[in-house]
Amino acid sequence: MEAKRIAAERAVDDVRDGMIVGLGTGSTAYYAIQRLGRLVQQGLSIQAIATSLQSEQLATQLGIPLVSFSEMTELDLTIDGADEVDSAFNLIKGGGGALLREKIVAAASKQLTIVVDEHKVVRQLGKFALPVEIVKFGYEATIRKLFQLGCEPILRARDGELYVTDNGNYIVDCSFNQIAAPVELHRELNLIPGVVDNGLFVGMTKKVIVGYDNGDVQVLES
Ligand SMILES: O=C[C@H](O)[C@H](O)[C@H](O)COP(=O)(O)O
Repeated sequence: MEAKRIAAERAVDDVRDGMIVGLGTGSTAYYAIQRLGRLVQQGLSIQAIATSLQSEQLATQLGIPLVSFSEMTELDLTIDGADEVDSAFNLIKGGGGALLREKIVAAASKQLTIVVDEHKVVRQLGKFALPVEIVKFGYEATIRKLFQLGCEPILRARDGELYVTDNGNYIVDCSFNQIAAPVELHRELNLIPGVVDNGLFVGMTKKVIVGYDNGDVQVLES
């Protein structure tokens, strides 16, 4: 927890008055939103867009002003977590089911800062099952196509119910074990009818902040 907190809080150092900030989702992004909330209470003037209903609710509780895409065209900075980060800064995201909104917000941001603890840093992506967001209609057929791509697909469930994203879709967690070619896999997955998007974020970030269990923090930039 401490490693996540120090990484997330460090990322907030880059936030300036007047910025439009993307609020990530998950237990690491939580600490960034908390710190932003404290700074707003002390007079920092920002506007924010959340990547999930959960983060939106937290921001509202903390008094962080929210805007929508109808009111702006570009975000200055988004701070978000990840499930895996490789040495080329390719990411797996979506463990918390928010990958679609996260990708939309990241793609509209001048800068995406990823905050992780040291255990998320890997040599090659794929040990963490890749989340794939699919529409409900024909989901059995979509899952068969995912299987044919070489993964072991598991339809995500929570508390005995199928998990439904903020966008009303299902998530399939696809175990590939190793993802040797993330760019190609990203393309192949998104070509399957029924797939809305997948948790591979390729070439989207230039800054990764890693928190360590011993309290160190490392800022990596490409
Ligand atoms: O859908 C969720 C997001 O992609 C999260 O940013 C990711 O799963 C990391 O979450 P956490 O910081 O809780 O490990």
